[in-house]
Parts: sequence; C-alpha cells; structure tokens
Amino acid sequence: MDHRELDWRGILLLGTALREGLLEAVADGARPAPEVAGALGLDERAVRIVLSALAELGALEETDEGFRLQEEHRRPLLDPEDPGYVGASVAHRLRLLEGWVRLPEVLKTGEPVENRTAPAFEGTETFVRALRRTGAEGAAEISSIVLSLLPEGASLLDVGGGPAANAEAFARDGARVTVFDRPEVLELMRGHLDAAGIASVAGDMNERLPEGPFDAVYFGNTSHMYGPEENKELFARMRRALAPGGLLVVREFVRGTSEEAALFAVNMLVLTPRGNTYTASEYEEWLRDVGFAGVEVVPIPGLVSHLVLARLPG
Ligand SMILES: C[S@@+](CC[C@H](N)C(=O)[O-])C[C@H]1O[C@@H](n2cnc3c(N)ncnc32)[C@H](O)[C@@H]1O
Repeated sequence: MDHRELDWRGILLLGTALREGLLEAVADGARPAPEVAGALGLDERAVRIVLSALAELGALEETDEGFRLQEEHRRPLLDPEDPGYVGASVAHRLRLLEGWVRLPEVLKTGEPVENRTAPAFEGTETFVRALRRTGAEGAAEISSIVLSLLPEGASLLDVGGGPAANAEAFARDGARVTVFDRPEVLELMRGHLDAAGIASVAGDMNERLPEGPFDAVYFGNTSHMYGPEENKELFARMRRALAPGGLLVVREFVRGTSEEAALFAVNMLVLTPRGNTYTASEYEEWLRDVGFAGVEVVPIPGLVSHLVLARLPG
C-alpha cells in the first residue's frame, strides 16, 4: 500500500482509522475486531469491516489472533520522528476531503469552511508535518536553482519556511538561512531547525519581516493563501528586507500552467478567506508595481510548481 496512490475512498478509510485510533490499537500485536471495538467504544461490525478492508489493502495483516498493523507501516504511519513519516500527510488529505465536500455550502456563503491563514488554527501540527514531507520533494532542485543565482554563503530569508524542508536544503548547500514563521510552527520544528543551524524569527508576515538586509528572500507555496492586495503588500515588505540587487523567489502553482494550479484555487477557496492561484502576468504586475525588475518564471524539474524570480535594481 502506497498512501500517495490511494483514491478518495482509501484516504477516508486509512485517515479515519488513524484518527479514531484503530491503527494504534493494532500496532503492538494482533487483536480481534470485537476487542478493538470494545476498547475504542465503536461498533463491532463496522470495526470488523474496516479492519478487514485495511488488511486487503495491505496496511494490516489478518492472523488467527486477529488484525495487526504491518511492521513496514508502523513507524511511517505512527511515528512523527520517522524520516518516512506519512501519517500527517494521510490525516492532511482526510481534512482536505472533509473541506471539499462542503463546497456547495462555500458556493452559497462565499466563506471558507476553516481559515488556515489564522494563527494556531486547529490542525496546525498535521498541516506543518504534512508540508514538511511534501516540501522535501524538489527541495534539492529548488536549492540548486536559487543558489546558482546567488554569491557563495549568501544570506537567505525563508518566509513561511517553518516546515523547514527547503531551509534545510538551502543550509546544506551553504546559504546562511533564517526562517520566518508563526511561533507555534517554529516551536514544532525547533529540533530540525537547530540541528541544521538555521536561525528563526517568529511573527506574522502580514505585519512585519526581519530587517535584513538579506541577499535573497524565498517565499514557498504561501502566496496562494492570500489575496492580491495582501500579496502586493507582502512583496513590498520583502523588498524592504532585501539588499540592493537582492533576489526574491516565489514558488507557486502558477495559474494556466497545470490542472493542479486550477484545482488548488478551489482548495484555497475552501480553506482561506481570500486565497487563490495566480497567473505569471499577475505576479509580474505586482512585483513590478512594488519595485522589482527582471521578473522571470522558471519550471522546477520534476514538479508542477514554478519559481517566479524577481531582482531588485542593484
Ligand atoms: C502552505 S505552507 C508552505 C510551507 C513551505 N514554505 C513550503 O513551501 O512547503 C505556509 C507556511 O506559511 C506560514 N504562514 C502562513 N501565514 C503566515 C503569517 N501570516 N505569518 C507567518 N507565517 C505564516 C505557515 O505557518 C506555513 O508554515
């Protein structure tokens, strides 16, 4: 069973089993379904059908003693410190599904079903741990593109970089990295940040950013959480954090370049008050308006996202 290959039913099944404690209940040894149902206060027939489906999908094994979590899935699904941890990604996809089914309601009210731009929103830990995992995909490629445009040992501010996968890649490749994110996110990732020698500053990016000046600002997968006016203000604030000639790098699903960018706009409709995905021309206009020059959009090998690169005049 590869969680990335699961369709919506598989995610509902595995995610619910994880959230309701079914996987944990069978992690340390085989247990019959009635015992699991009794321990968790759940319906016996429902638990049997769910455990047996999970066994056929390969997450559990069924023995004469009952059901047991397959050893190879134990740490990836249950241990947040395991390098292959996917439990948060499964839980994250389950929450996304729960939001998307409320699209008819969003169409009527225009309001998101939750607000993921709010500080310490419910589910922050799952969100951040899931992003740490997805952020690791392509982090080496992004670092190599960005650092090829900067002097050796350049200083880089990673805005919204709390999950730290990109920051770690930049630091590994020799940049002096500072991550800016909300305090609760930095606390969750403290061990990873310290281990990689990454500095951090806590705050709300819509209010302030560290003064710098930095050689580069990296802004990954976050402009879609905000509306056009907020993004323009953010880019103006990033401009002020940059040294003359500094580089701003925005990683995004650029509208018009993939189906993912179109679908992600709906994700933001469901989960944020003003978020959306934007075209290359929109980024170019906003960035030029606040004083950047030479805006360029480049693909990232292996990913559907792009990097929007913008320079300040020297
Ligand atoms: C969608 S995640 C992107 C994470 C990472 N940059 C990546 O590419 O995977 C957005 C990040 O921005 C942070 N963030 C969102 N709004 C923020 C705000 N107003 N102030 C500080 N951090 C914020 C979130 O906590 C989260 O870590």
